[in-house]
Amino acid sequence: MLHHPLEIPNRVRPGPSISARSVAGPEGTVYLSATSQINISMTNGGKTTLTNSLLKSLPNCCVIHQDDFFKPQDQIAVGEDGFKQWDVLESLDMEAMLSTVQAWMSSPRKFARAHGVSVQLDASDTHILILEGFLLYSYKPLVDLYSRRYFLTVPYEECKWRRSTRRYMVPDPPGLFDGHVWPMYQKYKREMEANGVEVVYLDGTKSREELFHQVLEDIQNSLLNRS
Ligand SMILES: Nc1ncnc2c1ncn2[C@@H]1O[C@H](COP(=O)(O)OP(=O)(O)O)[C@@H](O)[C@H]1O
Ligand SMILES: O=C(O)c1ccc[n+]([C@@H]2O[C@H](COP(=O)([O-])O)[C@@H](O)[C@H]2O)c1
Repeated sequence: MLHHPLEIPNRVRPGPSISARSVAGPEGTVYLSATSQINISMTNGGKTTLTNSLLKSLPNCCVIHQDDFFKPQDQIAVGEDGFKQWDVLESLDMEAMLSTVQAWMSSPRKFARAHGVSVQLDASDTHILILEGFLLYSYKPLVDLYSRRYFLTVPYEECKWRRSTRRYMVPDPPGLFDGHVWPMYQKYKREMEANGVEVVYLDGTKSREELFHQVLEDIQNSLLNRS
């Protein structure tokens, strides 16, 4: 996971890393009074990259990273295939993640301040929460809370290549991608589709800039349409 400069690296601190930032909208932009939860999915699709760009451009924006809710290594089950099952919902403390989201919902301003970020006071009073994670659309209590669901996808070869360049807190053992990561990705995506969860698919092979502008515009439009 790439980290925003405001963040302390994953799990070095006692709690989840919340990034937040208050920024003025571009001159002439009207942000309506709203609170929105937005989220972005798929391993190595470019979620963190996109999230970091959005964080700099959206007003009163906080980010919660799902990776911060992995259970400790000794609680991760080993599957019949011999791999630790990191890519299943049970390996994440989703109840804790839900509580964190609920804390933001009950008072976005207090939440941002509690995480050391001064919130911009303006007439629009817009607050945005981005949830960034690879398994966000399979946990029903959260799925229903999102205003906008984005799903970044990249083809198998690209995903495998990007993953091979990453170093996680627990490095991937040989064969993990083909033996566990990709099959679980496919399984959860199939389930999400079968459950009729509506997402906006994003082509993760587009340039970082193109993705950023596409999503920023979409968020701004959806905020305006909520009036
Ligand atoms: N649009 C993009 N095009 C090409 N490479 C990208 C793009 N977005 C991210 N990357 C690269 O892919 C890798 C994974 O990106 P990251 O944002 O950390 O993914 P995620 O958070 O979804 O796992 C990084 O090396 C990053 O620089
Ligand atoms: O962050 C960790 O501690 C960690 C430990 C083991 C595995 N992971 C991997 O993190 C992946 C999700 O993160 P990301 O940034 O690729 O979306 C997921 O595919 C897991 O296999 C992450």
